Amino acid sequence: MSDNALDVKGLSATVGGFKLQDINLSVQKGTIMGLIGENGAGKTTLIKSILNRIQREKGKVFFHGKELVGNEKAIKAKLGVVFDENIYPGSYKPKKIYKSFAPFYKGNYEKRFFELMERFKLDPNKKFIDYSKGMQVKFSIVMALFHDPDLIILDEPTAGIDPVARTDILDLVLDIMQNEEKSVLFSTHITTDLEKIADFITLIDRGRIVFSEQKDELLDSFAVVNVEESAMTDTLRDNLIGVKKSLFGYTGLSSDKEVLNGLSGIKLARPTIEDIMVYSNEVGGDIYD
Ligand SMILES: Nc1ncnc2c1ncn2[C@@H]1O[C@H](COP(=O)(O)OP(=O)(O)OP(=O)(O)O)[C@@H](O)[C@H]1O
Repeated sequence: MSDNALDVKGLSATVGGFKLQDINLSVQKGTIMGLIGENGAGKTTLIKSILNRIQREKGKVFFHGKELVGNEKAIKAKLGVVFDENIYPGSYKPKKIYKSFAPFYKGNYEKRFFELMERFKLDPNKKFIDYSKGMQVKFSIVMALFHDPDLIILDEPTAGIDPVARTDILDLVLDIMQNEEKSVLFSTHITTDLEKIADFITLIDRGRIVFSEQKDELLDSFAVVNVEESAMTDTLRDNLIGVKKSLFGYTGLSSDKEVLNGLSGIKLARPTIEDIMVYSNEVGGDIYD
């Protein structure tokens, strides 16, 4: 059995005029991988091609070491997915939706289904269409989790919902991760959510992976650098990624903080994931030498 819950190897796919190019990505068992990227970067397309919902031009995808093709039933029984679009009939009540999906899985999960409904305070007597946006997302999460999957793929589950509902969702993901066998691929552009829960971060930009790194190592390896106007030099400018004019001079990102530390007119700050995403975007994703 592989130590990785998911391995994507050399995957390329095209939808419309958009290309996913040579994607390599792994999610280690027992970890949360955050997949970030601006709108249109290719997160949903990547997830769809991982799940074989989009035809691949090349590449292979392995779930716990097994390819989806040829093992689809066994793999999907242990996979929970929240898509970024609604797939449930609006006129159905929760139990009817559960009953239409339950036959895909071996075992009776009704008890767990209602426990998850209760955890998210979802009214079982309302039709899906009468749930608020946040409740619909929570219901989609219940549907992805009732059969106790080992790998959970969440495509923007916290987009467009309020902070309280987002926290409920993140707390549930963290509870699930108490079990070391579980793994999560979590796509979002709300990078603060990943600061709370992710172990690894993958940045995708225009259909390519910019980096896929351990979160703390990533945040440790960069600094946001504030440079007073008078302290700016050509050498310093060359050292900064995505340098921009700011109120007090210039701001940029650097991977060379040891060199910069202690120089006068310069202040270093720990970056957020958002800083790394925004500055790398300024230079077309190319933040590594
Ligand atoms: N079926 C399709 N036909 C044509 N173009 C498509 C199709 N699906 C996606 N695209 C294009 O592929 C690109 C990537 O879209 P995708 O939805 O994967 O991005 P994303 O990173 O998930 O964005 P967002 O954060 O806005 O959801 C976009 O330019 C989109 O217009």
